[in-house]
Amino acid sequence: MIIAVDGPAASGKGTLASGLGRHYGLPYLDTGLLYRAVGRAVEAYEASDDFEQRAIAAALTLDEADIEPEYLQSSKIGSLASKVAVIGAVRSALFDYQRDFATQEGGAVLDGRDIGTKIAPEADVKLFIQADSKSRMERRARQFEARGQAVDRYALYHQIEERDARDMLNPNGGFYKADDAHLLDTTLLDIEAALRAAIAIVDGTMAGKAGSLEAPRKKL
Ligand SMILES: Nc1ncnc2c1ncn2[C@@H]1O[C@H](COP(=O)(O)OP(=O)(O)O)[C@@H](O)[C@H]1O
Ligand SMILES: Nc1ccn([C@@H]2O[C@H](COP(=O)(O)OP(=O)(O)O)[C@@H](O)[C@H]2O)c(=O)n1
Repeated sequence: MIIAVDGPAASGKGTLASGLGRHYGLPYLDTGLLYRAVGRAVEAYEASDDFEQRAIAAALTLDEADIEPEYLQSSKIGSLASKVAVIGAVRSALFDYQRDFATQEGGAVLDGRDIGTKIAPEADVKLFIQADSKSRMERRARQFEARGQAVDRYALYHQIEERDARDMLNPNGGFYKADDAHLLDTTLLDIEAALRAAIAIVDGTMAGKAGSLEAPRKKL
């Protein structure tokens, strides 16, 4: 079973995708970390003319050892990630790794922006996670504060809005909900309730698929 989880910044995608991975015993990939690692690799060249070329080179040579989550979580790296993510050649360079992960034997759960539309359009279940901007900002603020970082909520709100806008306008697709994705709004749900809702969607979708495989009934 392949489960695709997409949605905007701090909507709770990763929390739900990793929870689904644990629940169904599936390996989980946070694809945002790949873009963040490329962004981090070119952090020093953000203002230089060859930013794009450097980002492409970094994506082509990205190694699993570069995926160090502890160095990739800041707002600054998130913003850089969304800047390298608009470069088509960067997306192409990261495609095969994500595609191989999605199609591995036994299935997988992936979260990102284009999992249900580009990486695994054939996914068995697609979830699009949403939450209003203020809740997403507050969740991210608490995440940073839990790590002992001071947070300017006003600046954080604008950083998230700016990144969402860049993502939505990404010339390589724009990150919209797949037509066949289930929308899950977590604004009013805590983590446990959101995970229960996600599991109910997955179970319901898989039961529906199994039902549609049964021989059609014919009335005598
Ligand atoms: N439904 C929820 N209610 C409250 N906090 C949540 C919820 N879902 C996630 N969080 C918290 O919000 C923060 C961002 O969640 P995360 O899963 O990393 O989002 P994303 O992967 O979409 O960026 C984390 O600290 C997480 O624990
Ligand atoms: N599949 C993906 C995942 C992330 N990204 C980009 O990488 C950035 C960081 O993604 P992320 O998932 O780590 O960010 P959060 O939603 O966790 O804040 C996003 O804003 C996108 O620009 C992407 O283009 N495609």
